[in-house]
Amino acid sequence: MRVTHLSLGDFRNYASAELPLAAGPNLLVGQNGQGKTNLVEAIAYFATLRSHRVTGDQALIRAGSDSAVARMGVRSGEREVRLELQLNQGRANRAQVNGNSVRPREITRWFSAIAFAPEDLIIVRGEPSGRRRFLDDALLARHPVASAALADYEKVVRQRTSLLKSTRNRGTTVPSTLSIWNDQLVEYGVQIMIARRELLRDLAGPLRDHYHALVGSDHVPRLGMAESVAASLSERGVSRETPNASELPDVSRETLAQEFHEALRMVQAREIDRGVTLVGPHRDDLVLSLNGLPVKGYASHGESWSFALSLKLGLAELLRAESSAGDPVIILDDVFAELDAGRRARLMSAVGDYEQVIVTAAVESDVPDDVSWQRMRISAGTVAPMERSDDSAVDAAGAEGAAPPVVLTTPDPETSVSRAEARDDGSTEGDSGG
Ligand SMILES: Nc1ncnc2c1ncn2[C@@H]1O[C@H](COP(=O)(O)OP(=O)(O)OP(=O)(O)O)[C@@H](O)[C@H]1O
Repeated sequence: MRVTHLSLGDFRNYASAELPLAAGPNLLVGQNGQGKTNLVEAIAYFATLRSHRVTGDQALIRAGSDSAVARMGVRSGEREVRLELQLNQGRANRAQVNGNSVRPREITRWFSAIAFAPEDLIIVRGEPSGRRRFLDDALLARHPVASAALADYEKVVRQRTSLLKSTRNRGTTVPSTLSIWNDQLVEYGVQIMIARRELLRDLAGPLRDHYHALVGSDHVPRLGMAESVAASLSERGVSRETPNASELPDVSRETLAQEFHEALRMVQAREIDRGVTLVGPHRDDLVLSLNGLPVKGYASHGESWSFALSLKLGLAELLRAESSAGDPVIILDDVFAELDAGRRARLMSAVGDYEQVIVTAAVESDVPDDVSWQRMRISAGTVAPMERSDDSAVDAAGAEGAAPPVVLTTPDPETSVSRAEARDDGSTEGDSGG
């Protein structure tokens, strides 16, 4: 699939912007702080309903505005759909597909993208929450219907945790409603655990292949899961599993559900004592290792980078093989400046035959020049097509203080619905993306 056009209103630093995109490789060039990442952030938001940079939607709305609108034309084979998202301050977000109101989370069924940005280093070097986020985004990309199980699970954890807290605060006996929440926690939690296990199994090969292709060595990258259910059971010597095993044994849904219930029984007193839900996929961690050593704390900067990038490229390959809607759109935000010439060329060859690739760079000479890029120049919130010869002017202008080019593209009449219309069209209020 590919994005044909992006329109923004009051999104980040754009009062309005029109960005036409071509099939194949697209390059957005501009000095630091001009709005390149903001454009690809808007595109990627349609795939995951969240920003890859911030938690919540507040920062995506232009300072001083109370809502932002992003519209996108997406072509998949012969089919073209128009997607629209309105992000609102203090109100539920809204979404439309071809002008019809839908719940925002339905948007992810129509668009698939894999974005890689320097922030993704947190997948391998940061806290478990960053790795869980990678897993959840991957599940959503593979099975858009999983968004319901993920949302239901989060809701159950919140409500169960608040019941545990109130039981602790009142000092009462265990309420009977806890077992109802336990059943739901196990039901949705097991769905997520199984989908994660399948993902790890399917991702292991593509991860290894991309790591080898990118780095050009025979290092051995591995994936595993540290599941809190297994960890709780093994504390009492009940479990067959080791929580940090890089290869999880094949366990049936029923067995997983039994183990989950058993783990909940074991930790119940501690949960009430602390007012926290202690076991379930929200406490699990993705275990990443290279040549038998954990990536976090051991791998070099370059190895960590290549590992994170290979995870994303491996996921893109999985989605490509599984989807009937065509390739996911590949977004590489500010990636090339970090790589040496050999890795730049190898990365480009890994993504070169995807239907659409969108790359941002502050310096055009950082990206391989033997690629037929469609080039756009981004400057102070304006977007303009760019000839190859403009390149030297951009590079020579330096980072700060250069006069922005006075060019604006015209709105695309196909996708032009005014923000007032979008707000007053009687859209169903959906669940907020943030
Ligand atoms: N909600 C907002 N309202 C107004 N301006 C914003 C908002 N959020 C971000 N900006 C501004 O957008 C500008 C461009 O940010 P962006 O991250 O897209 O730059 P970039 O071109 O990718 O730069 P770099 O090459 O340094 O990564 C920044 O100057 C930032 O202050």
